[in-house]
Amino acid sequence: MLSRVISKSNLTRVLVNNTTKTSTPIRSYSTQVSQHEIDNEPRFLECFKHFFDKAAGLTNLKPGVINNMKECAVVLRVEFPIKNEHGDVDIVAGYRAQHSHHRLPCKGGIRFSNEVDLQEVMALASLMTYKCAVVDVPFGGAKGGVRIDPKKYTVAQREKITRAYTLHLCQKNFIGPGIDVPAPDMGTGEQEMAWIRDTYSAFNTNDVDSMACVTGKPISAGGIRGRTEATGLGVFYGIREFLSYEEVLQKTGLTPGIKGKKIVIQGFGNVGYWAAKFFEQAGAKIIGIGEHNGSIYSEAGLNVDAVNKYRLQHGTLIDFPGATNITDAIKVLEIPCDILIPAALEKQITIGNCVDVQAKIIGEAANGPMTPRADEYLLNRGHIIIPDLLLNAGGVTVSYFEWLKNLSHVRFGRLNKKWEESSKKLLLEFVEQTVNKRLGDTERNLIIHGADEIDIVRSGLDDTMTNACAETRKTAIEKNTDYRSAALYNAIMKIKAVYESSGNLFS
Ligand SMILES: NC(=O)C1=CN([C@@H]2O[C@H](COP(=O)(O)OP(=O)(O)OC[C@H]3O[C@@H](n4cnc5c(N)ncnc54)[C@H](O)[C@@H]3O)[C@@H](O)[C@H]2O)C=CC1
Ligand SMILES: O=C(O)CCC(=O)C(=O)O
Repeated sequence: MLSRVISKSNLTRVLVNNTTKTSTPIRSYSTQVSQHEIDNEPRFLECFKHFFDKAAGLTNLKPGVINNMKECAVVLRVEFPIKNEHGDVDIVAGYRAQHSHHRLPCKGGIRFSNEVDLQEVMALASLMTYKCAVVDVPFGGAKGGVRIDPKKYTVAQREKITRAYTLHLCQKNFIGPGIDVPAPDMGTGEQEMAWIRDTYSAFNTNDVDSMACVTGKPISAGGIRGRTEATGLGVFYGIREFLSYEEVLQKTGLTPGIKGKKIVIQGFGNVGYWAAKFFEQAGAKIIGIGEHNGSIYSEAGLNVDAVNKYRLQHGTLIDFPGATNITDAIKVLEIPCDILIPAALEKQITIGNCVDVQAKIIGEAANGPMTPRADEYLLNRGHIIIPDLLLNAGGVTVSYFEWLKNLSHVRFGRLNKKWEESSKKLLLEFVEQTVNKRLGDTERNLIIHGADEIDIVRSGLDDTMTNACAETRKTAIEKNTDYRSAALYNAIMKIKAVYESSGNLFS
């Protein structure tokens, strides 16, 4: 076996040996933090509210208006029975929170995890409202969750759970193309979305737009090409943008561009895998990957697909050939690297471990991976934090494209691709005749090729992320603030404009 085991104590030694950044002041900070404080950091919802209040403090909105914008509008909690493997019945709890109806439908994923509770769903729904505003997706925010460990159930049981949950959403008017449109999140994917669509359609047989009741569906059920990888690709586009900003390069000492950057990713699911894949394709080195049951590290770089294949076969990353094991899985966050991408759960970087985070840039692919005190500490230490509501907005952006596709009942590119190709061909032939030179077939095909659905989705996503990053950067400079507060500030001001124009709240 090529790999070796790193325990909690010797990992710190290995990592410290590899960097000069872990210096005395950090250690002294850690000794100032008591175990009591570490154990009592605010819950996810309070963390979100803290960040919101900080950004709202940059506005001149009245306290009542700010409070109104902060709180969740409606929440639903349901319980339903599901037969377990022993023939007994488990009671499953399901939630859906709609944070804001300033625009409809509400939008946000559905999470299957045994950590799900009401405050988590409310925090995630709140984030969705501001995330949509950051990327100009014209929706309110929502999020759902079912408190189960999906790995413990068979496919047939998961189908029953998904359909029972959807039935409740239908009965309580918490789902519909113009009401509330779920999507995948942790523990769910295309299959669950297909079951949701099918259940909703069965209850709404006259709704010609029923396909738009949920996004993230398989293509065969009305999905769009490019949604599966959209969040990871959005993370890639976002970090690529920040790596072109002068002030980011100055602060971090990094060179522009992705090539050669050392990347560590925590959470190797949908978002983590795809982010890793796009960074690898662009020439970055993935030196660490973390999972709940063990993490791995290789200074030489990990082959993303080989790691994925290994995990599918073995159920773990541990003992991946050529890599070093990190048995205390969360220590993956402490590997010295250029860019750290938490892509698993909320509250992973806390006052308990922020002193050991050595990445120059932290790109929040997960929702809420950092607590306010960790955020404050890392900002003061000069780390760049690209916040969740900006960086992981690629998923909802492409979900918006899918919703548009479903409402228009036609695949993007279907009506104009041929026409586009014929006119480009005509133009090319005219130029070729004028200069008396004919291009080779490969170049001709590249120029003539009309846009397919995937081309349109990817260019729309790239454009959206590029603009949202630029807007956030501009506000951060103008207000002399961090990127999270800047993104939230922009979102608050956009939502305020919607309220104002509709006469609500400000009349
Ligand atoms: N799927 C999407 O389109 C979007 C997801 N997100 C956020 O990204 C994060 C990941 O979501 P997905 O990739 O969709 O979920 P997923 O369920 O596909 O993957 C999550 C991965 O994290 C791992 N994980 C769980 N607990 C862990 C721990 N303590 N340490 C390390 N790894 C752990 C899981 O084993 C799994 O491989 C979540 O915070 C989610 O809310 C945000 C925007 C959109
Ligand atoms: O695709 C969507 O509608 C929502 C994705 C999501 O849940 C998120 O961005 O956290």
